[in-house]
Amino acid sequence: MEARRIQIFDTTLRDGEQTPGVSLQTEEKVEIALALAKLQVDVIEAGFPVASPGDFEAVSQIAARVKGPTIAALARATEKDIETAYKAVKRADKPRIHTFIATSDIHLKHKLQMTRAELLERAEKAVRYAKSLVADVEFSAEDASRSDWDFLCQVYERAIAAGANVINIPDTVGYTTPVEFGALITYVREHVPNINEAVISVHCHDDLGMAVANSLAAVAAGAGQVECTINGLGERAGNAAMEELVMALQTRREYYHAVATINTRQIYRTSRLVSALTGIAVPPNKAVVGDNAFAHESGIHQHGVLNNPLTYEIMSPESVGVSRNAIVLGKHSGRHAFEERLKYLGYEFDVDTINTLFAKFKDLADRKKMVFDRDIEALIVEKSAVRPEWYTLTYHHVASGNNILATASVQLRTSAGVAEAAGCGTGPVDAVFKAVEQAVGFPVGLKDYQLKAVTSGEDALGEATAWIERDGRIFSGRGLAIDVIEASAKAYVNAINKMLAVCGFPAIEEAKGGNHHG
Ligand SMILES: CC(=O)SCCNC(=O)CCNC(=O)[C@H](O)C(C)(C)COP(=O)(O)OP(=O)(O)OC[C@H]1O[C@@H](n2cnc3c(N)ncnc32)[C@H](O)[C@@H]1OP(=O)(O)O
Ligand SMILES: CC(C)C(=O)C(=O)O
Ligand SMILES: [Mg+2]
Repeated sequence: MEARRIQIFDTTLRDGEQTPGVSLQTEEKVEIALALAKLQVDVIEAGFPVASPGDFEAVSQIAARVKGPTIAALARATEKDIETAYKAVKRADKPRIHTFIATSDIHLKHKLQMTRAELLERAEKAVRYAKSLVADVEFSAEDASRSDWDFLCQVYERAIAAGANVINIPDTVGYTTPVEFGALITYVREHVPNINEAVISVHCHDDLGMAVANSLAAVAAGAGQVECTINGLGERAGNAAMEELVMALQTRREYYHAVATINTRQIYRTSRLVSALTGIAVPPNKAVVGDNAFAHESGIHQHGVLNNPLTYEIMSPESVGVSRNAIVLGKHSGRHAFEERLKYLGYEFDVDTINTLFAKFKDLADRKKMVFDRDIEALIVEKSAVRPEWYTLTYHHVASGNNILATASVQLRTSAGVAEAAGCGTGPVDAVFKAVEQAVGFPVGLKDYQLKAVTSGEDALGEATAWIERDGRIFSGRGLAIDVIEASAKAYVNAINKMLAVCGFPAIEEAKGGNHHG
């Protein structure tokens, strides 16, 4: 039997950004969208343009700059939302408007305050208007899995008649189960008379941990598009994880008879990029992209894998872009070997970027016995995470111990000169954060902080993430260094830089001027 082609619709930049605590800036979204294009996803849902000017700008930039996939924008079933979505995606080579409205009685009664008849009219009107603007229109019945199946079929029939070429069946609250969801897809296929004029899409949430299983059941029942996110990010417990879906389809192709044309070797690097830019860590035991996904701990397993990896590996690490050969380069490695390694890891950079990365690599190799692929990946992601740099950490010094007050002094470079300050804290990290706050001269609002090692060993790189809050928005910053205090200070400064890029400098009365001098 010939394999059916399944469209991969990535919503990392829309539903993924609805992950609590995640807020991406335009350039970060463009960077992720470019990585998604390399991954060869079919559709990138770039955002919800009416939600904010920042969202509008990000969708417009992606539409103009990211080539290959269809670029979709989300809109409620209102003229203003649809018009705004159109304005944001119109520069894309392949623009799509994705309009949605909830169909379950619970949403109709308590949220929309509409009757079923009113909803049918509204859905049809929205799709018709979107279709007058673009050729590619997707319609979603929010909370479909808790909707009355016959009413749902009526809604889809009207939406398709009005011009929807994709109809999406979301399990908005992660309530369904694989057998039930497969049956719903079959029901829609059998009870919507014009269903052959549209692709059936599914969009599953992970509240009961079944988003991927439900999506795969839908594929088995005939769905042609799957909506998902990198690392399973998304509202509440998240969406179906793309890496799991794609590798399940690839690994069990003979079972699903379905194929997604994703460049799977880009999966790991895209996962790390999204993790670094969103500040949401990938758990070590996460399928496909977790640190342990290809690690064999016990003797019997190691023995089997040494004889033949197929004994305990259903997919190869290389197939998702993870190198089996963990130790790669050292302080005596040259530029050619470094460049080859970047290519092997799936990166293509211009000469200037390679030069910058090579200098960072040499610097690291000087201080670290073994440089692993993951160290190189971390350097690459750090490069993307530090833009734009208002402040750069040029110096830090910390004194701490079990019976003294921790004290720190820092120097930050700015375009206007340098800012220096000292601070005390409950520990070395707290002290260095206080010193940075003194140096910039305004209250920063630390919300959370995390520290982890990139690889193992006493000289492992430390990766710190700091989250700060301003005007109700959260900004995450990332720092990388062998010295964990330096990594922490860099993460804090990176978060401040991102906040300043969006909010500007705080008002004069709030900022005490910092400790700047030229
Ligand atoms: C299932 C999902 O993931 S849906 C996408 C969720 N994403 C977001 O909400 C993105 C961020 N949201 C926002 O920025 C804001 O909610 C906005 C800009 C979209 C709307 O803001 P506000 O106008 O202040 O409305 P608010 O969010 O309080 O309430 C939502 C309104 O939209 C209405 N609404 C909700 N869904 C739909 C829909 N699909 N079609 C039409 N109207 C809808 C609600 O009934 C409510 O209407 P009301 O203001 O007349 O009572
Ligand atoms: C907008 C829709 C597709 C959604 O995110 C959901 O229903 O979960
Ligand atoms: Mg959703």
